[in-house]
This record gives sequence, structure tokens and C-alpha cells, in this order.
Amino acid sequence: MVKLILAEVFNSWQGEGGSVPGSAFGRRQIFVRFAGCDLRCIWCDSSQFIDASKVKKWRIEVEPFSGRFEYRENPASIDEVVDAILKLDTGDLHSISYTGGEPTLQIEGLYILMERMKGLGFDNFLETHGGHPELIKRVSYLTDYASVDIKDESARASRDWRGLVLKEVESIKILKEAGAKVYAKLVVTRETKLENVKWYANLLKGVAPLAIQPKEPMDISMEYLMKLYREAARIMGKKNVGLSFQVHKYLKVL
Ligand SMILES: C[S@@+](CC[C@H](N)C(=O)[O-])C[C@H]1O[C@@H](n2cnc3c(N)ncnc32)[C@H](O)[C@@H]1O
Ligand SMILES: Nc1nc2[nH]cc(C(=O)O)c2c(=O)[nH]1
Ligand code: SF4
Ligand SMILES: [Mg+2]
Repeated sequence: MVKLILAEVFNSWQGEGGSVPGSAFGRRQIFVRFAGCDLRCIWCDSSQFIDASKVKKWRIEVEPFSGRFEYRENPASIDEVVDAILKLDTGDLHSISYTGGEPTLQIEGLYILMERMKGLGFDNFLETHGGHPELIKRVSYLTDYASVDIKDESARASRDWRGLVLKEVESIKILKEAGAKVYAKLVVTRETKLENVKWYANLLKGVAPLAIQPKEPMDISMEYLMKLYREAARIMGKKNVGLSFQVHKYLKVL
């Protein structure tokens, strides 16, 4: 039986994505955070969950925004996860967000869970680094919305950074072709190079909108952030670029 190694399940509102098409910013979601990731972004805010073998338990916030948790042993059965989601359903959900860690690394379990949630009438929102187009293909037809990261060189996510970016763009194209509403998210830092942003913008032009999200805690100046924005907008079109801030962190919610 397929099982999942999870980190947490909670009900909150989507804090990222800003106003670009495909974003669910400000919409209520249940977040299912998968444990395990094959990348190592230096600024990852979920780094305690990227080694799945160290995540022995997953937690459920029993009441939204309460800070009260119930703990369960990993791995979790799909039934257990569906049950936890249904118990947290507040009746006003936009979609179920699958995040992590990297959800696509547990593709069989992700597929079954997405299929179950679709069958129960929920929309699926996939939050992914997009580095595995062949895995993305498996769940593309079950994905209603997708936020696909483009990992900037300054994230130092993997040794083959350029190869990773090309795969991420390929994943975006697969999701789009399958009918998902998809946008690209680029986390920028003060070390992000303008020439790299030009490269991403050219790859994304005519493919998907771009949300530019400063790394938290923020180190980039507003001047430089807007310089990156202007360059991306010049290449991709003024309506296809937007800013995204991790607003949930400012408001101290999950
Ligand atoms: C933790 S990741 C999980 C999904 C997937 N592994 C990915 O990277 O897209 C969720 C989102 O949080 C963003 N993120 C993580 N740490 C961040 C930080 N310190 N500042 C800004 N964004 C961050 C990631 O770039 C990604 O868009
Ligand atoms: N509120 C809220 N919004 C989010 N958007 C993306 C998140 C993530 O960690 O994937 C996240 C998260 O952890 N909390
Ligand atoms: S890909 Fe996502 S989960 Fe993995 S290290 Fe980077 S930000 Fe963290
Ligand atoms: Mg987060």
C-alpha cells in the first residue's frame, strides 16, 4: 500500500504568489507539506523537513491558527491524510495545496491523494520546484493550479543550475498543456544577477507569468528589486510580471 512521508497538514490562507494569473494569494487552503527534497536552496524555510528520514512524525494543526497540534507517525496512509484534510475543511477552501519539501518526489502517493481530493470535489494546487518534468507529467491532469519555482543561481539549489532551470520551464509547459493555471515563482536575493533574470524571462516569455519573490528575511533593496522587475517586464510584457511577498510570515501564521 502506498504511504506518504509528511511534515504537516494545516488550514491557512495562501501567503504567496501576489496577483499574477494562477496565483491563489489570499485564498483559503489546506496545506499538505511533504517531507523530503532533493534540492538544497540555501535560504529554504522548510529545511528541517528536507531529509525525509529525519521526519519521524507529521503534525496536524487541529484548529486553524490555534498553534495546537496533533502528532502522527510517519509514514501516513492516504486514508489518514484524507481524513485529516476533511476534518480541517472549513467550507471556504479554494484548493488543497501540496507543498514541501518536494511533493513530486512521492509521486505515487501524491497522485492517489490528488485523485481522491478531486473525487471529493476539491481543486488541487501544486507547489513544486519543477525539477522533474517526467514526474510532473504523471500528476499534470490532476493539477488545477501550479506554482513552479525557477531556482535562481544564488539559491545554490543544485550543481547543475542551468540544467535545473530548463527542466523547470519544461515542467511549466507540461502543466500548461494539461490545462493547469500555472505561474513561475522566482526567489530573488541581493546576489541575483540581472543577466540571469533576463535569461529566465526569455525562457518564460509567452509561456507563463512570473512572480518575483524576495528571499525572507529580505536582503534585496527596493531599487534593485524593481530593476529586476523592469527587465523581466520589458522582456515578458508588462502584464506578465508581479511581485510576491511571503505575507503569512509578516502576519505570523502558518
Ligand atoms: C518550501 S518550498 C516547497 C515547494 C518546492 N520544494 C519549491 O521549492 O518550490 C515553497 C515555496 O517557498 C519558497 N521559499 C522557501 N524559503 C523561502 C525564503 N526563505 N524566502 C522566500 N521564499 C522561500 C520556495 O521558493 C517555494 O516557492
Ligand atoms: N500561508 C502559507 N502560504 C504558503 N504558500 C506557500 C507555502 C509553502 O511553504 O509552500 C506557504 C505556507 O507555508 N503558508
Ligand atoms: S526546493 Fe523547495 S523544499 Fe527543496 S530546498 Fe528548495 S525551497 Fe526547500
Ligand atoms: Mg513556506
